[in-house]
Amino acid sequence: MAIRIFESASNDVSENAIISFEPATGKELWRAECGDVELAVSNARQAWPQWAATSATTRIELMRRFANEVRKQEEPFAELIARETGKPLWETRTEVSAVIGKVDISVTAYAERTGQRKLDSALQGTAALRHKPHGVMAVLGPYNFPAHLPNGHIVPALIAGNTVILKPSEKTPAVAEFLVKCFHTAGVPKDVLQLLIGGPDEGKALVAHDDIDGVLFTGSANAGIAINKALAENPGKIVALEMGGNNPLVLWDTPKLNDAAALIVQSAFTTAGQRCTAARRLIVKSSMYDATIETLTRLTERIIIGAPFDDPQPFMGTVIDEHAADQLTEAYLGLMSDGGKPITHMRRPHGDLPFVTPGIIDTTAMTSRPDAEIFGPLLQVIRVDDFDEAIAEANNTRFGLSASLVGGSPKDYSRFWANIRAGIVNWNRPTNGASSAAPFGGIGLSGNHRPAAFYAADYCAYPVASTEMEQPRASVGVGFN
Ligand SMILES: NC(=O)C1=CN([C@@H]2O[C@H](COP(=O)(O)OP(=O)(O)OC[C@H]3O[C@@H](n4cnc5c(N)ncnc54)[C@H](O)[C@@H]3O)[C@@H](O)[C@H]2O)C=CC1
Ligand SMILES: O=C(O)CCC(=O)N[C@@H](CCC(=O)O)C(=O)O
Repeated sequence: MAIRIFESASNDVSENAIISFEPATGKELWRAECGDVELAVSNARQAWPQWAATSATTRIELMRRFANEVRKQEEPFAELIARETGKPLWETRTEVSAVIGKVDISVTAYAERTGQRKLDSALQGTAALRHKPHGVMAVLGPYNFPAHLPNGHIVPALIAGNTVILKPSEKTPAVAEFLVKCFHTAGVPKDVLQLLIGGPDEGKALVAHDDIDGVLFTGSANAGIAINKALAENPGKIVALEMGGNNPLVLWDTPKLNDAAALIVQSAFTTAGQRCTAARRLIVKSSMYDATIETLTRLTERIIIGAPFDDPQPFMGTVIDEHAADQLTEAYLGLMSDGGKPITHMRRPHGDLPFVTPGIIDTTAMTSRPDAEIFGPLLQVIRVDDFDEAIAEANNTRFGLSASLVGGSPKDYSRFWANIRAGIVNWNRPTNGASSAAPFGGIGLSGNHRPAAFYAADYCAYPVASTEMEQPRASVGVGFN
């Protein structure tokens, strides 16, 4: 968690500092001044021609060295992510593995998605397809995966020959600093990848800067929409928006209720529900309702919630900060006062720290349910009578990131797949835990049709079509005296 200091709290804190605190202890972890947007953009612009002219082989080699650097520091990196986010260590270790894995996947994607093609013809010359980098890219990151998600933009952008300014979440600046240092230690020049500390104001200034060629954003729909608006008159800037979800999980006929409940818990409560792909709505067949709720409640009550380094390790840690915890409990109480029936109460077991227990609430009877992303461990349950109603309910959202069918027949799944509006559609698998080797993005309020992960290569370079001959040769042979 982090706060911005607007007034000097003590002599050594300036007006424009970002201070990061460990959510699980409340202790200060890190502090720094906000960065200089003008300076960062000017450095990135100057560094770009040389970086773009560096061979792709060299750029890829530097990415491999970066992966090795992270490998060497796997444990301290995972520990820092755990301290700054409140996520359990077992989970932050998987985040560091994803950072390392991103390099090989991005190298393959660069070749597959933006590779070169040539078609030779004696008469027409060569028709060539090549790709060029855009220039200076701003990467704006979220707090829930403070290393893996910005890295998922940084690596493909650098491979393609762009320079990058990372403006991380103001809530997780220490992790961003560690990540950027790994690139620099690996040999990536300082101005080719820069860290710009700051909050939304620095993000806005960066987005609006004339010398930025692209914005690669991961975060909330509200901020993504603000970025889209800010760039409405700049169609030339490439913008990739990876935003949130209000993701449905439909539970249909299955004899394997224990497995189904485990998939629901994994989907809704991993990372304390702070995943864009987390299941927010469980849509369940009426005839299965009682047994499902009993099994799900039993499993949810067994979830261990604790600090990142606890032994045994907890299933989930804190949410990011007190403000987020307050918003979650307010959202839960709001649903209750609007007619939701609590199944498992959301509680704050340590009032002064942002631990939140998973809440499950039946919102079937509510006449209008808020179509908002409630970014934490809160699951709404909606009971339906038939499969068409289940699909309609699943699609009853402006978002469209991920959706899962648990149970059902192959025929049910093919109906589900065909009718559901989402970028990730799974069967008997959780809504979250998407693969970096596949495209990752959604429709509606979840994104702007620029999926990340394997398809990030697409927005990091633009295609250039050429027809080429070594000597001029006229092609118009008729119509002259
Ligand atoms: N689709 C995806 O790939 C993912 C989406 N998310 C979404 O991210 C959100 C959680 O992360 P948060 O850090 O709370 O998101 P956020 O939207 O508050 O902030 C994200 C970044 O944008 C910056 N920012 C905020 N307002 C801005 C503006 N108007 N102009 C420019 N920059 C601005 C912030 O400083 C931060 O660096 C959730 O909504 C979650 O669903 C998180 C992970 C993956
Ligand atoms: O970006 C990638 O490489 C793959 C997508 C990914 O890691 N998704 C994760 C986390 C994203 C989130 O939900 O915040 C997931 O689907 O769980």
